[in-house]
Parts: sequence; C-alpha cells; structure tokens
Amino acid sequence: MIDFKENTTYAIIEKKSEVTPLLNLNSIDERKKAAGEKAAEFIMDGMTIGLGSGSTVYWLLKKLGELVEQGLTIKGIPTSLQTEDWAKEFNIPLTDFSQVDCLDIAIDGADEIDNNFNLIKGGGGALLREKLVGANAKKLIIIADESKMVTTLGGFPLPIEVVPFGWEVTAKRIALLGATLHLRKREEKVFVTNNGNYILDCQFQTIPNPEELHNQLKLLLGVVETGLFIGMTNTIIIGGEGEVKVLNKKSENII
Ligand SMILES: O=C(CO)[C@H](O)[C@H](O)COP(=O)(O)O
Repeated sequence: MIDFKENTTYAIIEKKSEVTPLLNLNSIDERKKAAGEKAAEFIMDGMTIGLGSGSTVYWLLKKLGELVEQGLTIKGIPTSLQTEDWAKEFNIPLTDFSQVDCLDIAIDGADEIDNNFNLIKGGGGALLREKLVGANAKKLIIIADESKMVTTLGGFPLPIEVVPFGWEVTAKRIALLGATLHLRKREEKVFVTNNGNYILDCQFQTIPNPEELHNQLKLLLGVVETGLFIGMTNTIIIGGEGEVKVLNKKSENII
C-alpha cells in the first residue's frame, strides 16, 4: 500500500490535496461510499456530468439523487445500462451526446491506479463508454477504495474490448505481446458489452509502460479499446482506513 503523505509523486501544486478524517471506514464498501459521496462535493448547479460505472459510482449516484431532490439541477450521461438504471432509480435527469458536446465533469471508478494516476478500468465491462465519456469531459475524477492503489499496473488483468468476429485470432495476437488471457464469461455464457462486443481479460506480468502497451494493442485488428486510461485524470478520491483523501497530481506545466 502506498503512503500518500510521504510519496513525492503526489506533490501538490495545482490545488492542495485534502485529507478528511472519518470514523468507521472499516469495510471496502464503507470506503467506496465515502469516496463516492465526497465526489458529489465537486458537482455544481447546472453541470452536465459523465456518470461512470461500478459499485463506487453507485454511492455517488445515490448522493446525487438526494441533492437533486433538494433542488440541484444537473444532467448526466451514463456509461453503462446499469448506471442508467441506477440514475433513473435516483431521479437523476439524463442526456446524451446528441445534446451535449462536452461534459463539465466525469466521475468514475477504477480497478487499478498507479503512481502517475494511470488506470486500469473495465472490470465491469464498461470501458469503451467510460473512455468516451472521460475523454469528452473537462475533468475526470476517479473514486476508489485504497486497495486500488498500486505502484505499477498489471496485477488486475487488463480488460480489452474486441469485436466478436474472429475474437480467437485477435486473442492470439494479444497473447504474442506477452499476455495470458481468457474470454470473459458470466454464468458460463460469453459476456457481451453494452456495445455488443466481447472482453478479453489479459494478464501481463506487469505493465511498466502502459502507454506503449496501449499503442501496441490499438494497432491490432479486432481490438476496439483497451482498459488502459493514460493521462486522463489529475484528481483521485480515495477512501482509506478512517479517512478519505482527495489527491491532485503534480502538474508538469507548472514550475
Ligand atoms: O471500470 C469499471 C467498470 O468498467 C469500474 O469503474 C471499475 O471496475 C471499478 O468498479 P468498482 O467501483 O465496483 O470497484
């Protein structure tokens, strides 16, 4: 586990990182909830918001639902059908990219976060829509419990979305890059993404250079998108033991 207070990677320049002590954050779920609820503080009236996917985002949506009930005016673009269902359950108004060119903010979970705030995403299979939404937002905030923080990516098998046709040959080409992989299944049936594609879960030994690997993968015919999110976020909110931390990445443009 990384000690953020002593790790210089998280030197604060743009905005001070912040640690809010909270009691009783003992379980992973409580930490996810704390991170999700903290993220709601970044939402302002009138914003259009990219709504990520996963169990941490659930808590954000629940909180946003409460704020909407109290009069907050927002619109969200969901990154999965599950998120769309939750947003509807919490009465969060929705929109889409036919109405909105650029989102004010997107908030999403992650499966792994490295020292440089690069991410592995796609554990829930929503990586393509998540990347589209994150890439079309002015700011992407990542929310997670502390267990997602790693020094180097690759402990979590990298999800890669591929077209169903010929997935077997696409898988062989990915394996040549050094991965052990399998086709994702749920209850013994092939898992199909919200875009009608398949997911290959690819275990690389480690991923010391995520950008290079992402670029290599994207050159392979049949690969739709990878779960590597590189340089897309400067802010992560981490629920840890007894506290929630807002960490801002050191900006390379500021001396
Ligand atoms: O990338 C994702 C889905 O595609 C999720 O954001 C990621 O899997 C984290 O999920 P959780 O908050 O449930 O741990």
